[in-house]
Amino acid sequence: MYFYGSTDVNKNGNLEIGGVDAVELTRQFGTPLYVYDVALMRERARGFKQTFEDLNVKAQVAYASKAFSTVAMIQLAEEEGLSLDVVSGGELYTAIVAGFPVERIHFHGNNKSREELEMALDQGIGCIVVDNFSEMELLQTICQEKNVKVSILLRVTPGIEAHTHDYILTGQEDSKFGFDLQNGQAEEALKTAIGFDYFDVLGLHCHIGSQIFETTGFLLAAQKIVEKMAYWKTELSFEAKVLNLGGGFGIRYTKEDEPIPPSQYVGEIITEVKNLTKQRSLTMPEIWIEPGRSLVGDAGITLYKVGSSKEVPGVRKYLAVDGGMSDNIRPALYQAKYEAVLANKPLAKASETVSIAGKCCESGDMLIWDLPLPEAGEEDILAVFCTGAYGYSMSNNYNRIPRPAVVFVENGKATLVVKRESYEDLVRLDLPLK
Ligand SMILES: Cc1ncc(COP(=O)(O)O)c(C=O)c1O
Ligand SMILES: N[C@@H](CCCC[NH3+])C(=O)O
Repeated sequence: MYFYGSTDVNKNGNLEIGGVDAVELTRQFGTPLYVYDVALMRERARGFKQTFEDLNVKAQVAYASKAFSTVAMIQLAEEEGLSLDVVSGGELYTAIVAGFPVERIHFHGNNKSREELEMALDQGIGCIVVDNFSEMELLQTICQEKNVKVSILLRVTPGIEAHTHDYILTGQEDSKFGFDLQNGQAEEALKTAIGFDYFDVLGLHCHIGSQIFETTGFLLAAQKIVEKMAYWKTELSFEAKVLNLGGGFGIRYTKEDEPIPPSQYVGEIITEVKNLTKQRSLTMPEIWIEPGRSLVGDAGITLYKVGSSKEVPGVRKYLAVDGGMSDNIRPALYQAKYEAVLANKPLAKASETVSIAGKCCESGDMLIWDLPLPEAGEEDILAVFCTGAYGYSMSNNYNRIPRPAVVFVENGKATLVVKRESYEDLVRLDLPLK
């Protein structure tokens, strides 16, 4: 049996995570429950940072908080010396409440509102990643009104098709994100930005997609951007101090996935950028990256209580759990695949193949198709692995299902970091008809 992240089996024969018995966690905190192994998240963060240090390259590792944003998580990112990528006023607000140093926050998004931009400037944001011409104009107006300078990166779309699900591709030409690098848009944007006194243009940003297993796309993006950087140095006397290559590093969700280690992604990217800039007599820029999934994905598991079952004779057996697309929308949205075991008997031999259904009123609410499992009934706890990224952060209240609690485990100790929603929470903002 392959266990994900740092999960293991303890002396009671139960699944253990971060030194804590998973079944015990469900008794204490209920189900469904998101559980995060803090030591593993620290290890991942340190791994990225160490790679840059070993290669002696100036860098920022910005945690893409869209993967999993809560006050405790942001505080962990701060403890590990990461920078932070936020993509909305809400993520920025969470970071501020968490006490994250605002000068280490990068603000992303393809439709930042005036309020969001004002909030970022008022707080003294580290950097705004400008996505398009309308945003640039709006930001110029606000900077003038407030008489404040701001550091910016320009998000460019390099025209790369990374190998991943269509919905999580972002680097291709026909994308809602960024200035097109090939058709002159990026150059026009750069001219405007460097001609504007309130902007300090640090450099360029690109993000080619998510859950990527090869370095090819990153290297190709770097090549295309450095080529332009060389041209812009000659033509516009502009030299980028920062090259941000985004996130997207893939992780293992199932045995079929074969991710490469973060050190390899980073190592290959840096070598490429070093060579390319040297060949073109450019100063090596600072390299920024924005890992989300690869920092938190395999550190998270979700624990569910097994409920009803249904046989479709000769076809399949459905086994339902007490959560579903309301706490993990990824299978419905991207046909994402997961693996799971029974947390109370993780080593028991599989005796049947079942399909794990959620409890939402939606046929597409299936968490796992065709999972080999020992016979399971209502006393059993299903542990789904690798739900740490885009699980809680994309959770919702469909069917008015309250969001699960989130627990951090470290050194055998469990800490509640997000309370379970109650029915009262669900109607908290509702107003009566009259
Ligand atoms: C701009 C940007 N940076 C970073 C990320 C994080 O990606 P991932 O979680 O795949 O590392 C994303 C999401 O895909 C993104 O859009
Ligand atoms: N939310 C997506 C990834 C997209 C990230 C944002 N650009 C996922 O769960 O895989």
